[in-house]
Parts: sequence; structure tokens; C-alpha cells
Amino acid sequence: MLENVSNYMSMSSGSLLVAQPRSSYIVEPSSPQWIEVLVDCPNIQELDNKEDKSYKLYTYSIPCDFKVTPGDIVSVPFGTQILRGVVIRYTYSFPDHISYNQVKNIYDVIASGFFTTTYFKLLEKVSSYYCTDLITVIKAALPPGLFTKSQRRIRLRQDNIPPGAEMFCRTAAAKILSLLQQQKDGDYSVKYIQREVTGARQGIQELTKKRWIESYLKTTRKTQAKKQKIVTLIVEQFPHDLTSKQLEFLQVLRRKGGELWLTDLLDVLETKSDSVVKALAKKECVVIKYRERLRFLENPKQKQEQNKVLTPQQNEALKIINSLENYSEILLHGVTGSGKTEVYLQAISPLLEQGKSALILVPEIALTPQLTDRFRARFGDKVYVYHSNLSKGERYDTWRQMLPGEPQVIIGTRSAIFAPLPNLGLIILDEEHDSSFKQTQVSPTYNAKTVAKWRGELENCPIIFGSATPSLESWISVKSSQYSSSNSYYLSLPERIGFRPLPPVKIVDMREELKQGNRSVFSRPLQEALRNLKEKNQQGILFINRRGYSTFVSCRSCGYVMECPDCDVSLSYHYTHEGATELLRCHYCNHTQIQPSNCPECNSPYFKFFGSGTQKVTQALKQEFPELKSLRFDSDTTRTKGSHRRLLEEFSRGEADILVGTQMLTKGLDLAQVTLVGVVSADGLLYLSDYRAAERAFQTLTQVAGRAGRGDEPGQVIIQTYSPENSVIQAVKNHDYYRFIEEELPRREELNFPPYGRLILVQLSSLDAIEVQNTAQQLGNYFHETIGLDCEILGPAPASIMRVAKRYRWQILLKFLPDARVIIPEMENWHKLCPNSVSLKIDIDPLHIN
Ligand SMILES: Nc1ncnc2c1ncn2[C@@H]1O[C@H](COP(=O)(O)OP(=O)(O)OP(=O)(O)O)[C@@H](O)[C@H]1O
Ligand SMILES: [Zn+2]
Ligand SMILES: [Zn+2]
Repeated sequence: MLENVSNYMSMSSGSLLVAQPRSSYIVEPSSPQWIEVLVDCPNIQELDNKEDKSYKLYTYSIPCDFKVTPGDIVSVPFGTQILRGVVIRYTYSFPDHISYNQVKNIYDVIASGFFTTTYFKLLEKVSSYYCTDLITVIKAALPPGLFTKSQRRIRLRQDNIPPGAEMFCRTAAAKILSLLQQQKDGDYSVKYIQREVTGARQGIQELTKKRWIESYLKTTRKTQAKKQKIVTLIVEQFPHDLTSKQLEFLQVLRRKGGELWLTDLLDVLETKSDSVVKALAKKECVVIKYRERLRFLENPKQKQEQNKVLTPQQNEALKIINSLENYSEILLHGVTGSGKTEVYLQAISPLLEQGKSALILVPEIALTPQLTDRFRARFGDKVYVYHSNLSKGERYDTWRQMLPGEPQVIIGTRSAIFAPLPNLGLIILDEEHDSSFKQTQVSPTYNAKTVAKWRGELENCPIIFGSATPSLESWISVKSSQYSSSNSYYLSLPERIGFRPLPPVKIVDMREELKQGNRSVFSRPLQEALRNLKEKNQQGILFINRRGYSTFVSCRSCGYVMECPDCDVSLSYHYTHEGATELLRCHYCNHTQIQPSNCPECNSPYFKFFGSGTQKVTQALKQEFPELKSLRFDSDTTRTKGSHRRLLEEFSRGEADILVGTQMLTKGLDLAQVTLVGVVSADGLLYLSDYRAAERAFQTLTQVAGRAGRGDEPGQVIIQTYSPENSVIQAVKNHDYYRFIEEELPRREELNFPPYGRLILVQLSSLDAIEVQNTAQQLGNYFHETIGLDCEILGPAPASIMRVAKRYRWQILLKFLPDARVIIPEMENWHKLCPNSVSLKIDIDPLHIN
């Protein structure tokens, strides 16, 4: 039975409408015998849905001792496999082509009650808007490990097999037998056998009949609840015949409230043996039982902290936020250090008292340990973090503890927008301009900001978008509907806390420096500022635009540049510490090789790396300012869990004078001792072949500048550049967001780029250069035939880096004009034009085009 989900979207500037799917998640009152299941098999879904974008449901029966409800995750027999699926609804009739006895029983119930009705609607919206199978969306939303597959395998029954057995069977069976015998355990998956041997099916049947092989199901371990022993005190008066050890155990147990996990109790008493506890259980002083122990990410305990007295501006903002109960969009535009976080905290407090929960999304949790700490200091153990770096168990348990609806605060990254909080009272997106809210690598290519709006609508709760540098989308969205609709608010915090000034920004023209004979990476003004740091006992930050940028290795004699053999990009120079091997690495595919001492082209010994990565800057710093101690903060030094926190803590304890880092530094760092921020080179940010380059440059530079002078000492910012007259640089210099958007918005409007028009990026890649080009051409033609005039079709064109990890990449950009109805041609037809060797990806509302 097919359910149709219409796949067109319509968009008018500012508001986004998605067609309501016709199917929905229906809960029937009685308990019937059959259910329809969405099975985790996306390829089958695609093949079966010729008519239109939809999803196919399979009917199963419920064994009488099972209780199954829509929303449950079940495992079901499916061909030779046992697959996971989601129960969509009860059913009372069969599709025409199926007879009663063809319907199979479900195999097992994996998890119950994972989502509510509105939640399911959200998933359907995501599926239709981002042109992604519903099951893929469900898997992206739910904690991992629920949809593991079981595999049908066969193995030899060694003892039954006579010598020369293969002589007694047909070709296929003989082949299978010899395959199995070559494998040391005599064991293969049926899938593998089917790929290797023609007529595998009959072969397997034959061997099974002879009892020379057996087939079995291999299930991967499922994520499940973790049970542990808990010890409960059950007597008030301690008996007199206790040993001193036993008495000590009971006293500890009573002091700790009468109940402790066995492991914790043993820890407190510094023993490994549970014999004393067992003896106490025998004496009926305690009981030991198994109980589920939830796994959460333990964060360091914070000192309890009280609400701060708000500034009049914070107060104004809070009053409006607190007055909102229904769906509304709030843009909280507060300059760096204006106290946005305090507003969030005080907006959440009354909600918790009303029994509601709040969801806070941040760009990257590891980068903002400070933020999580501040929430914990205010709300203690009501705060949970949820993001993709947690272990499977932690995600599973954090998810499940949300379901009963205890009021709480969830802090997470983009995937947390799917956190199943039942009584959601507020959604906050902090640093809303950040592009990491968008998923780009895998489907669905959702933007948590867009999903947050749907979620807010479905749950009927307000959303706060907070930033010092709002994205043009949010700016336009709120500004254009502020007067027309009553549920849009622009709230501004134009000043820093305590009337601290924003730091003055000095722009240094690096061309002048060179003319004056200064070849150092540090300009004279930056050198002077660095020298002053030590005297004044202050700290500084040096910002380097993303790792690898301009750290390419080239020959000074012939100009030869070292490139990755598999990607069309230059390799980056890596030198982790003194004495380490000098390495070259590709930042796309991680190809690594040793840095040659001479040029491979002309053998010149002047074969060096150029540019200023974090490593080069730390080295230059060491040479020119040996008295300054520096710490590197980039993706190389923060690979291990907890390393962000450790480095930031080291720095805030004053164990280094300078923090040298990449984009990671820009996010939410609040350190009072930092008075100097130096941008080593702004140029890499300005010249990217992307329509968003200017916006991203303005945001990054403003954010990094905002780290200076947040304490009592005034700060200063020095930006080094070869293009001081650039208008982005000028806007940053004057802390002038309004000037920036006044210049940027007309440019976007003229070219119909977002936030006016809408983009859809179709990406094709293949190992075969010709095939991918031809496919791109055909797809382009198909678009020209089917897409209306209010969509501009750009390309097909090779991606700006044409080859990555041996795959050639082409793309087509669809640009829908403002107010155009966005109609995406049938995906099914696209796939028909696309041979198996070419992979196809669709990115809806892409943020990066390269
Ligand atoms: N009303 C207040 N009274 C005193 N201190 C405050 C108040 N509000 C915030 N602060 C403090 O001011 C500092 C800056 O606030 P906060 O970090 O919330 O700013 P922000 O706007 O989130 O900054 P950014 O966007 O730059 O990360 C923090 O140390 C915070 O504790
Ligand atoms: Zn050379
Ligand atoms: Zn590469």
C-alpha cells in the first residue's frame, strides 16, 4: 500500500511553506492484529516508488503475546534478512495482492514509545522538504544503534561432511562448499555467497538438505538499557550482631540516603569485594536488586550561581520573551559581550517551574564548555547535553529520559533539534549565523534552523535566534515580517555589559610592511602589542584562518606546487613539534606523505612551505618573542575528547600568554584577561569563490574581535591584510553590522541569491570522468525541459575542486527566483538518468557552493 507524500514546496520571501503530507501517524483505539511497518531498506523504497515520491509500508501480523503501538521500533523478517522498521499504524485490511497466509509475524519489539504524533509530523516534513526517504530521516533523528541489521549467514557443519564431498553435488553447491572451506571458520553471509556464485539459491538449498551447512541469523548487539545492582537499606534499627565492617557499610548507606549503586558503595568504602553487602542481605538489612542505570555524560559539578541583576536592555528583552507563549520568532541581536546568555538563562528559569523544557542549540559543544558550565551552574542536574560525539549508550539513555516529560534543559548541536522533549517551552539557537547548523555531507541535508521553525510551529512555542552578527536570512525574515505579523520580534542589545566599549580595531596594510622591509608574519603594530602583553601581564589571541589555508609547499626556483595525487588541491605542510617528521597532508582525503627536501620537478633545494598556518605562527612567535608562551588551539591539537576544555582551562589559568588558533576560537569564548586579538591575515577569508564569502568574513572577524576587552582592562584588535580598503574590513573596523548589511543585501537581491531567491545544489560524482560529465549534461537538459522559467539553471559545471579522493565532481545549481514556487522534478526520473557508477546528492538550501 502506498502513501503519498507530495514533494513540492513553496516559498515566499520570509515564510516557508511545506505541503502537508497526506498520510499521518494514526493511533487506533482497539488493538488489531496487523500493523504497517516502514522497513529500513531505503533502496527497496526507491525501486518500489515509481509513481511518485512516497514511502512503502509492509504489513505484518502481531503475535498474540506482543504489545505493539505505532511509533515502536520493531524487527521484521524481510527476504533473507531481519531488518528494523518503525510501526506507522494499525491496519484492518490487506493490500489486494497479498493473501492472509503470506503475512509474517513481526520478530521482536526493539523499543517502545519513541515519539509522539507531532514529532512524527516533523519527521515527515523533513523528509518531504529535503527530498529524503522517511526512514533515512527517522534514522538521522533517533539515537544510533536502533536500526542495526541482522544478517543471514551460512556455515559448514564440519562433522557431517564426507571426504570429497564436492564430487557429490552440482556446480553451484560445489562452488559454495569450496568457498566455505577456504574460509577459516567456514562461514559467510548469504549476500556474499550470492554475489560470488551464480545459482547460489539452489546451491544453498542443496547443501542444507544434505545437512552439510546450516543457516543462522547474526544480530549485531542492540543498544539497550544498562542494568546494575543497587543496594537499598531496609531496616531502621541496626541489629547488634554486626561486624564493624558491616556496621560501617550500613552507616555509609544511611548517610547517603539509604540507596546506592553497588559499585558506588564499594567505591566509597574503598573495597572491591561485595561479600559484606551479601552478608548484610542475608541478615535482611539490605536488599540488592537490578535497576536500570542511565548513562549520561558527566560534566564537572558547578558552583551554584544566582541570576544576575539585568541591565535595562537585557530586562527589556527578557520581558518580551517571557510574555510569549505561542509560536513566535525572536531575533536577539546583541553585540559580543552584551549578555545574551544571561537572557537565555533567565528566560528558561520560569519555564522549568511551569513544568516545561527548553532546547538550546549551539554550533559545537566541545568548543563551548563554558556555556554548558554556565547552564549547569544555574540549573544543576536538570541540564543534559545531547550531540553526536556522545557514546551510543549515552545518547540512547539521554533520549529515553526525555520521554516522560520531566522539565529539563537540553544543550546540543544540530542533531539535538530532534530531541523528543514532550513539553517544549522554548527553543534557542545560539550563534545562529553559524553554518554548522546545516548538515552537508549526508542526507537529509537539513538545516537545524529551518527544522527549528517547523518544530516551534508544531509545538507552538517561541524560538530565539541569538547572534552578534545575525545571518542575512534571519535579518530579512524578522525584519520583513516584524510589522506585518504579530509573532516576529527584533530585540537588540547594542552595548556590552558594564558599559565596556567594543575594542578599537586597527587595520594594518601588509603591503606597506613589506615596503618597509618587514618580512615577519607580524606587522610592527602587532609586534609592539605583543611586546606590551608581558609587561602588563595580559593575554592575547592570534587568529589564523582555518588550518591548511596557504600552507602549501612550493618551489621558489620553478614554482612547482605539491598536490594531492587523488584530489585537485595542494597539500598542506604539517610539523607538529620540534624534531618531528615534516609531513604533507591533504585536508580533503587525508593523504599523507613526507615532505621532500628537494623539488620533485627541478631538484632545487629551495623547496619550502609558504603561508601562515597555526604551526608556522607558533614557531615564528617562539623565534621573535621567546618570552611569550603560546598554546595552539586547532583541529590538530584538539583531537582527543576533553582536549578543548583542557586547553582553554590551561589558558584561562594563565599558563600561556597567547592562544594561537583557527575558527574554533571565535565561538563564545568569554575570558576577561584577553586584551589583544590579532588576525594574522584576513585575506584568505575575503577571497573565496562563494556568494557567502563576504558574510562569513564579516561574521568571523567580528566574532573573533569580540573576544578582546571583555574584562575590566580595555582591549584592542589588530587585523593584518593586503586589502585594507575592502568594505567588509571597513565594516568590521567600525563594528558596523548595519553598514555591512546595507551593502550586502542589495548585492544578493540583484543576483537573486538567498535570502531572496532559493538555491538547490545537485552534486554528482564518479570515478569515471567522462561518465559523470555526460550524466551532468543529461540531467541539466532534463531540468531545462521540466523546470519552469522562474528557476535559473546554473551549470552543469565542474566543482571548484574537481577531484576529491579520486572522484570527479560536477554540479548543477538551481536558483529559484524570489517568490517562485519551488517545484523539484521527480527524483525518480533523476535516478533513471544516473548510471550506478555516478552518485547523486541533492543539497536543499546549500550554504557552501564549491
Ligand atoms: N546583567 C549582568 N550583570 C553582570 N554581568 C553580566 C550580566 N549579564 C552578563 N554578564 C556577564 O558578562 C559577560 C558577557 O556575557 P555573555 O557571555 O552572556 O555575552 P554574549 O552576548 O553571550 O557574548 P558573545 O556573543 O560574545 O559570546 C559574561 O561574563 C557574563 O557573565
Ligand atoms: Zn622546482
Ligand atoms: Zn586528497
